Amino acid sequence: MLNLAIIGPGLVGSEFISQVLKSTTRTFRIIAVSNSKRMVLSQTTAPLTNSSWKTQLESPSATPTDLAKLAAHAASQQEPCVVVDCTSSDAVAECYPVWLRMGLHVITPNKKAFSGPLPLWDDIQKAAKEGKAHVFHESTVGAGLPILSTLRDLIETGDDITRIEGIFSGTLSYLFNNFSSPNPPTTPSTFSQTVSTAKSLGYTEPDPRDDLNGMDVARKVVILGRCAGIPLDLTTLHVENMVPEQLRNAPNADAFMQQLPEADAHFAKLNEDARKEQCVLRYVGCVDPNGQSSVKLAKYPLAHPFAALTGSDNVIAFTTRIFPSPLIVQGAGAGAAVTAFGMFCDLLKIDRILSPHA
Ligand SMILES: NC(=O)C1=CN([C@@H]2O[C@H](COP(=O)(O)OP(=O)(O)OC[C@H]3O[C@@H](n4cnc5c(N)ncnc54)[C@H](OP(=O)(O)O)[C@@H]3O)[C@@H](O)[C@H]2O)C=CC1
Ligand SMILES: N[C@@H](CC=O)C(=O)O
Ligand code: NA
Repeated sequence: MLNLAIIGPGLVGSEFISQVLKSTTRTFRIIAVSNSKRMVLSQTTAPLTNSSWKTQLESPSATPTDLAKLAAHAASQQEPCVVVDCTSSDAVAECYPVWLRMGLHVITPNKKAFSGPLPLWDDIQKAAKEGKAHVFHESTVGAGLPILSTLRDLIETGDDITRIEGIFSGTLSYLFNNFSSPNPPTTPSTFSQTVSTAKSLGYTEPDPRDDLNGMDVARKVVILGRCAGIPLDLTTLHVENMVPEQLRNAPNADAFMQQLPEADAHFAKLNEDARKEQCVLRYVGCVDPNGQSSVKLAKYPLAHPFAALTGSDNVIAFTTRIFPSPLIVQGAGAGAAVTAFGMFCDLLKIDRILSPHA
């Protein structure tokens, strides 16, 4: 049996807890849950249950969050423990090397550790190689879609990556699939209306500038690049920021949304120019071993697979020596259920490594 210490029981974290506790094939025991303010640690005899962790976290028995104490509690148990970081916190991400060296496994959808400063990435790889514990982060790219596991298989079988290109953001996929459709409706929505709909459907970050500025996609491209052995860095990657210059300093998300119609004419012209060339607009990330990695808005012909995308799907094409006609992974790439699924798959990988005959 594996113990779990959950950090960040928000949208994704609470869905993950609910998925693993429903497992009919394996048993997992939650021994700690922590949000940014409070944490609860289980007593040996009473693991936290799906119905009890929320109440306990809100009760007076919850103590102020102290991740060092949480890790010590997790490491003091007889059974192995997986720390599940469901935050987007840099401070939590910085703890991974210490936890791995304490023998605590780590799984996470948090992109910060793997796309942040290279020394942290290097230290995590080094700590994992020391062999006490494993780290998996499939959901950091394409949520539950098997992107990092596919890349790992390509690398470990000795294939050579020529290019990885894809639509990595659920939000920006929805936005351009609708705003720049190969079959536009007779009364198409404006750019700002489409951003507004994406926001109301819950696809955008609380402040849609965090999607439109390209940083979320950039982080995913950096992670893929590093996993492919290319030491990409956020500070040097070419990233096209789509937030219009005059709206970058809007005081908050609401003010930004109110001002966004000012940019409609600009995006309508880009869309019209693409249409004249029988193309659509797509926001695409590219990992290029020859130094041309980028994140940008680009035109794609109507017959291209990226043009046919629907909803908020992600699509990632791996062009390699073995796959000159690219290996394509496509499907829902955002949302709590699919993100938690990817984390659950990582958890099962650790469980299989530790109990190969279970
Ligand atoms: N939603 C999606 O489609 C996808 C999400 N992800 C990633 O999943 C992660 C979680 O996203 P989501 O569930 O939407 O986020 P939420 O904002 O819903 O939840 C974040 C949780 O983290 C907790 N937290 C924040 N900082 C700390 C800290 N320093 N110590 C302990 N707990 C902390 C918060 O606690 P509190 O409530 O106290 O603030 C909250 O419980 C993010 O990294 C996101 O990028 C990845 C792929 C897809
Ligand atoms: N905001 C992201 C969520 C997953 O990383 C997206 O839209 O893809
Ligand atoms: Na993934």
